[in-house]
Amino acid sequence: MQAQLMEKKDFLAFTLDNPAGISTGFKFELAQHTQVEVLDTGAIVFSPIDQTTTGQHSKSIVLSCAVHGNETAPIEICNALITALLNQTIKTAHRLLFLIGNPPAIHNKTRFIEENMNRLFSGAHSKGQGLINDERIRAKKLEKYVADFFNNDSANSQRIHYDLHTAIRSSKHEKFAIYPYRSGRSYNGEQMMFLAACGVDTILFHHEPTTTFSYYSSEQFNADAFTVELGKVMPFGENDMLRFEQTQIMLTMLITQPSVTVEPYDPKQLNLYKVSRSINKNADDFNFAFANDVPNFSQFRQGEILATEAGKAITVNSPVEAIVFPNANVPVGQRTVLCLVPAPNEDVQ
Ligand SMILES: O=C(O)CCC(=O)N[C@@H](CCC(=O)O)C(=O)O
Ligand SMILES: [Zn+2]
Repeated sequence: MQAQLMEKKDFLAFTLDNPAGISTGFKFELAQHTQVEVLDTGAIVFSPIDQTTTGQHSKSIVLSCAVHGNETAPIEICNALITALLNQTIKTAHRLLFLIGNPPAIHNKTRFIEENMNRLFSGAHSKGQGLINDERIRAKKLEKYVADFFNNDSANSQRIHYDLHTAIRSSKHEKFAIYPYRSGRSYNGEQMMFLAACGVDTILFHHEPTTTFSYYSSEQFNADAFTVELGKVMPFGENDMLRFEQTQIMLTMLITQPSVTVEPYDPKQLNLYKVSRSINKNADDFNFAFANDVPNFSQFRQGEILATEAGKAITVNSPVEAIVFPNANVPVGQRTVLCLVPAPNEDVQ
């Protein structure tokens, strides 16, 4: 297996060659400076060897992609970083876990096969009918890889998880991040300025617990975790990688440098929104009142109709609400859209 990976040093190709998993994980070293451990298909850890010996890890970083299989730009970004690490053109200064979430859905060129994996974390995979499909089984495994990774770090390690996505619609803010709900924890201004340096200049503060991957890492491990939306969904080969260059440069710095200095927290450099409400689907006839090509962050005024369902209109109930991720094509019970209002006064430290 190691030979199969190291022949092309292409972890995505290795993962897609083994979409259902590998029989056993394996470990090897890169020139006595980095230990590499392949845990599973789409799950690889890099650890600096000198830090392994001394226990002095300053950061434990998880970069995940393809929790939605058709969101290809994040896959290309992660795979390029993995290849650079395997080729030793870059060397990590921190413990790193890369996760390629849903290999069968990448093959299928779809968001998911049976169930949206980003609704299956924090144990949701085992609720209801339990582990009835591959996405549920994989979500449970991904949780374990993250848990083992964070539980094995040293005491003062900063824990980071960027779950990289691209959005179905175009967006008035091309790159944005969802900051999962943090009960009793202030928001981290340095992290938001790091994201801004990546070109991710817009933050949505979530208002309640969710079953997303980033919320799992944030809630369970106190990680600085975000769902990061880097642009619009495109098939492989159609991403304009120049649009991701700034993100790629900053992630490379994060990985290779002991610390990255960013500007002091400045809300004026960010577009800050908070979720005012999440509108769930309650009936099969749920329909949006606006067109399919209306971009994320479009604004609607109080009283305007956003959607109709079961003969009733769902209207804007603040002076202005912006919408993000509208999707009527979800199962009853799931989120159809997030409504946003400005968030100038969040608790940021
Ligand atoms: O464009 C869309 O409609 C969905 C893009 C996407 O996959 N977004 C994530 C956001 C997760 C979060 O709220 O943290 C998702 O819907 O899973
Ligand atoms: Zn996604």
